[in-house]
Order: sequence, then C-alpha cells, then structure tokens
Amino acid sequence: MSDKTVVLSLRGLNRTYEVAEGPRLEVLKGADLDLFAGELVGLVGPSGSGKSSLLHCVGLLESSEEAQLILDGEDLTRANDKQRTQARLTKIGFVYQFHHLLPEFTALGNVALPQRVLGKSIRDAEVRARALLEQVGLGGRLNHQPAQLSGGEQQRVAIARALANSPRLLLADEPTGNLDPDTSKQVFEALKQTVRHQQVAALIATHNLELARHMDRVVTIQNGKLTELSTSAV
Ligand SMILES: Nc1ncnc2c1ncn2[C@@H]1O[C@H](COP(=O)(O)OP(=O)(O)OP(=O)(O)O)[C@@H](O)[C@H]1O
Repeated sequence: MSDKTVVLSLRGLNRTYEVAEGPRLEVLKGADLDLFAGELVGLVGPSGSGKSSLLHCVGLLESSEEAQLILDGEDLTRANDKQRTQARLTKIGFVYQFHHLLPEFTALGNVALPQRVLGKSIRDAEVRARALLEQVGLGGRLNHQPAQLSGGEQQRVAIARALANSPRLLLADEPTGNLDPDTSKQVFEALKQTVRHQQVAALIATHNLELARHMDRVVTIQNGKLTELSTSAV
C-alpha cells in the first residue's frame, strides 16, 4: 500500500475565526497530521467541524498560524507568500466537488494545461496527460470536451489534471459529492489506483461514509484535534 515515506507532517495547527458577537470560534486547536506516500486518508465529520478549514491550511491557501508544516521534505512553517504559491503549484493537486474543467479544451488539453503553465513543452505535457487519462480509464476519451463526457468521466479528468504536475499531495473536497452511488464508486476506484500508482498522499474530505470505509485510514476532527477512527467503525 504505502512505502511509509512521509509526505506531509503538520504539528500544532490552530484555526480560529472572529465572530461578530460572541467568543472567537476555535475550529482547530493544536491539530497534528502525518500523511504518507501512496495512502488515501478520509477526513470525515459533521458539517462545520472544520474539514474545509483543515484542507485550506494544508493546501497552503490560508496561513497556518505558527503551525509546523513540512511538505515533501520542505519546511514551510515560516514560508512567505511566494514560497507557498510555488509549493502549492508544484507539490499539491486539488480536486473539488465540481470539476471546474475548461469547457473549450479537450480532456487532453485540460490535463496538459497545468504543465504548460509551469513551462513544459506541448509534446511532453501531452505525453503525461495521455498517460494519466489512460490511468483513470479515459484513454478512449482524450479528444472529448467536458460537455461530451459524463459527470463521472469529467471528475476523472479533474483527478488526472490534479496530478498533472506530479504533486506529492492530493487534496480532495467531496470529490464524488455530485455523483450517484455507482459513479462515485468508479471515480473513487480511479482515484485510488492513481494515488497508488503515482505514490501521492491523498487527504479526502467526504460525507460519504461508505466511501470512507474503503480508504486506508479515516480521521475526524474532535475538540479541534484530529482523531483516527477505525475504518470498520465508520
Ligand atoms: N471565514 C470564516 N469566517 C468565520 N467563520 C468561518 C469561516 N470559515 C469557516 N467558518 C466557520 O468555521 C467552522 C468550520 O467550517 P468548515 O467549512 O471548515 O467546516 P466543514 O467541516 O468543512 O463543513 P462542511 O462539511 O459543511 O463543508 C464553521 O462553523 C464555519 O461557520
């Protein structure tokens, strides 16, 4: 499953929000998390428990308020905006509930684009895009535009795109939230295979407990800290 290479090490993450009237809302209070290469970790919990807040901090979209954060061996604890942006572009892939594919681009073009942004040649970008699309089972849909693909196929393109720049960490927020149960399973299988093959660490926030049961580990947020749950008890 995993070669136990640490991809992310997070220590002491606090996240508080100012509330207009009343005490500050302390969502994360000294949360710790380790993620390893090749594993899928489910992040579950009730609405408002802090899952998106955690993903935003781990994804370097929000500042992590003094937490120690080491990603792929790089200590980003005191990184400035430029360093965080660079790390986000090169080391992290994102998948959301809605795919956000560019409608005028083909599946191949959508997966090639992030690589072009980082300066790869068209040829090299398309070679990798084709390989990733084959891995998620879309080798026969390379030249389809998003509107010509089913919801599950669109989401598989989004997974391939998230991995285009060979990130070490994949963050997903309800990646199957918009899909029916059978399609969810197919998309999850594609995600799992790709995570294993590319040896990325994946943290997947979901309300779908059936899906969570099929992950390697499941964590939840309790009293501001991350607690591991047994997958069989989810
Ligand atoms: N920018 C903000 N300002 C104030 N409060 C916020 C802000 N962002 C989130 N919150 C609050 O922090 C808490 C955690 O929100 P968060 O979105 O992280 O939860 P979640 O577990 O992802 O929820 P859901 O499952 O509904 O997506 C909620 O009570 C929310 O209202």
